[in-house]
Amino acid sequence: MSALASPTLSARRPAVSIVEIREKTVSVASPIRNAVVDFSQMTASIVAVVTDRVRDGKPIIGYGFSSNGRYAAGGLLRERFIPRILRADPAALVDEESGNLDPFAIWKVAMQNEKPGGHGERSVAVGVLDMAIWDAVAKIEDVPLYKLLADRYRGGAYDEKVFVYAAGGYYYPGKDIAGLKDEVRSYLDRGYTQVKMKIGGVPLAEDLPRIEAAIQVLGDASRVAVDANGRFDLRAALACADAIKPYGLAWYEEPCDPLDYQLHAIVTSAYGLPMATGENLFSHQDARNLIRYGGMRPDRDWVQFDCALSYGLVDYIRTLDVLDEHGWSSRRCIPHGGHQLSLAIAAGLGLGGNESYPDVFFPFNGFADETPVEDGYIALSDAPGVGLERKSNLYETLRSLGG
Ligand SMILES: O=C([O-])CC(=O)C(=O)O
Ligand SMILES: [Mg+2]
Repeated sequence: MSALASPTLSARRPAVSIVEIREKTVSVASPIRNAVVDFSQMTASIVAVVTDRVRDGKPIIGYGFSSNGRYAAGGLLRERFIPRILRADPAALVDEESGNLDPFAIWKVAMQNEKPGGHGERSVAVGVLDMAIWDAVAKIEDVPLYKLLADRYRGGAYDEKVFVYAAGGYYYPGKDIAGLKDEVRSYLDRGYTQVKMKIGGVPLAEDLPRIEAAIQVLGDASRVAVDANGRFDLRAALACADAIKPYGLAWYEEPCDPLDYQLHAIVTSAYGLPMATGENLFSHQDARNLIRYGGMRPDRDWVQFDCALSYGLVDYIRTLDVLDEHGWSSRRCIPHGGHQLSLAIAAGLGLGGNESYPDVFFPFNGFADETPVEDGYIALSDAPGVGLERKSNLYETLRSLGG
């Protein structure tokens, strides 16, 4: 059929194409330490997906960055994932109907010739690209990403504000209990109502007074969560569970190795109170294993899968489907990572909240400059895309990619 014979086709805007993908490694180094790693050498990948769409005289660019905890994935991006996308037929990367980029089609192209299983690291590379693609798609439609997601998946309904908690309470040289109390108090002063702190980096007898100090400042143990970052073996995880159970904390996070589901199930059952885990599971298949075998309970536990570390929003949508199939509400998800992509997903797809790092992981921590936290909730920016341009220190870093 000729193009002339098809009025709808000829009226359609030409399909978007990707002109260039830029990538760089940046430092996120800091002196903080959790129970298993210090962040003195931490890095992140940033990418810019430059499209052929122009607005206000400038190309529309989607930006992405990797979440904290894993290092930059520059080698994988340069050697495999970026070339696959740039080599593909541009028609294979777009939604036929709208002509806009199609994150699912691009994901499929990026993951060509990748065997199943073993998800770590490449899931970070794909996650960075996926963030930039969704950012570009929403910018091209000229809407904030949370609205685009709500329109596509929830009949247009989005949450106008999202619960966020302040994650901190790290160990660092010279920090004593008075320092921890000052830190927790400063989160309250900045509008947070719940705080998460690190445990497992010192003997339990030293952690318990730290936890009690945080409870004292917050006035209520249900506003304090603790995170062992997978440090404990069975005996230590159970000893900690026994010791903290009387407090009635918000949750007990990652007591033991994140891939040892049976161990997790034993600790969960012994502890009985809310648990949280999932930040080190990097695919919907791993999420399903946790739900099947980890002893997690949909009425009280929290799952913290971080899309930026785990193949992006495309795979996170599959994870939400897995949760749904197993009787879990999306409201039980409070993603790890404290970034704006998860904030947009939380508002647009109805999650339970999002993490926030008020004082660590600069400039990748936190949200738009114009949206302060009030009474434990944050409002959404109206910026098109993920909203990264509204966080000035982050945007400055992203702009170092050019454009
Ligand atoms: O210290 C880290 O690696 C970050 C972390 O676990 C969290 O935010 O839950
Ligand atoms: Mg954690």
